[in-house]
Amino acid sequence: MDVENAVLELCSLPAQVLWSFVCVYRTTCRSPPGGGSTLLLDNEEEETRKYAEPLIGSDCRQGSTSEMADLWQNAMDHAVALARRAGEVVREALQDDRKVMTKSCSVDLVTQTDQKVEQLIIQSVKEKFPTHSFIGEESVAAGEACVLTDCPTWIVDPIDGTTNFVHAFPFVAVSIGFSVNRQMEFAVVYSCLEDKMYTARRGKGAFCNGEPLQVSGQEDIKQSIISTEFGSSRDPEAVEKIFLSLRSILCIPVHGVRGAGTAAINMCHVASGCVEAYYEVGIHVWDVAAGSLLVSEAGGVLMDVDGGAADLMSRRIVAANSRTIAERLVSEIHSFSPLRDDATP
Ligand SMILES: O=P(O)(O)OC(CO)CO
Ligand SMILES: [Mg+2]
Repeated sequence: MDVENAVLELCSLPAQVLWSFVCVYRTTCRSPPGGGSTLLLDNEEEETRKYAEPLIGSDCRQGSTSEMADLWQNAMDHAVALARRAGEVVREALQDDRKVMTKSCSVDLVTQTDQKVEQLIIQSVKEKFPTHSFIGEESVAAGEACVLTDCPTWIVDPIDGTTNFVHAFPFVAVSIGFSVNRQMEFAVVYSCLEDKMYTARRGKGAFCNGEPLQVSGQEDIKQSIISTEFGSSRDPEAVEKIFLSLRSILCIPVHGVRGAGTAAINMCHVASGCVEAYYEVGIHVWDVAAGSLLVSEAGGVLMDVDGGAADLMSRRIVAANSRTIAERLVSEIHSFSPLRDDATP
């Protein structure tokens, strides 16, 4: 049985039993220095000291203490290293001509760099964490399923802002979210042309280049900046709803409407506090998985565009600094429902 499955099984045990196991483990199963552990990932001693926190899954919170190991830190460290490497590939590719292809329509773009970066990330993760699952933008475009299960799952957008990348418009991100039990566990968004590494761990806060992030404290939407995108659908009904929403929000009036051209960076702007809220209909789970954790860990809220609970597969999102701003925004949005990411083909 692999490491994570062993832990998932442990998580289904009552807290008291689980805690007993941890106590027994701590006194009997420690690896010798430099030796491998049969239960915990590499660098367990160091990572446990640095980031001790509860085991995975909400059921596992009870009975856990700072002495329990943080099993996902190793994966997160790997994600950060991969995002940095991917960023180098993106920056190098900007020096050359970029061959542009299309996917669902003539404005839904993809390049060989998107595909190369996704392969780089997925191959490396498969070698290091062979039991983990993936949802990757270009893999799904190539026909793989887009289903979120309880398994540890890497949700990868190799280039968020492909249109920006094609035009060298300077906001391009590598976005890696990691979920366990369908709950985001860590997030890495690397804004590669700004060299900004955004990271978040569930329950541990959000950071940019190591500095803590905090959403804006502004609760008056008339004093706010809102970000959104027009998306790649040119369906007249969708375009009509997008413009109606934009008009309503602009005329509240808000201080301004912005859009970086990437959902991930738009959400990092909310987490950073320079934008009060971001909303969009038509995005995909790989665009917003990592950003959603960055926003919530920076103190923000996530919501559906109709005001219900956010659903990362629904292709609809509101990410705001506060419930007040999110609900005010919802009251102005003309919503529609694109085909879900996890819809059966
Ligand atoms: O550039 P991508 O990955 O297609 O994403 C777009 C939205 O789908 C910008 O967030
Ligand atoms: Mg994207």
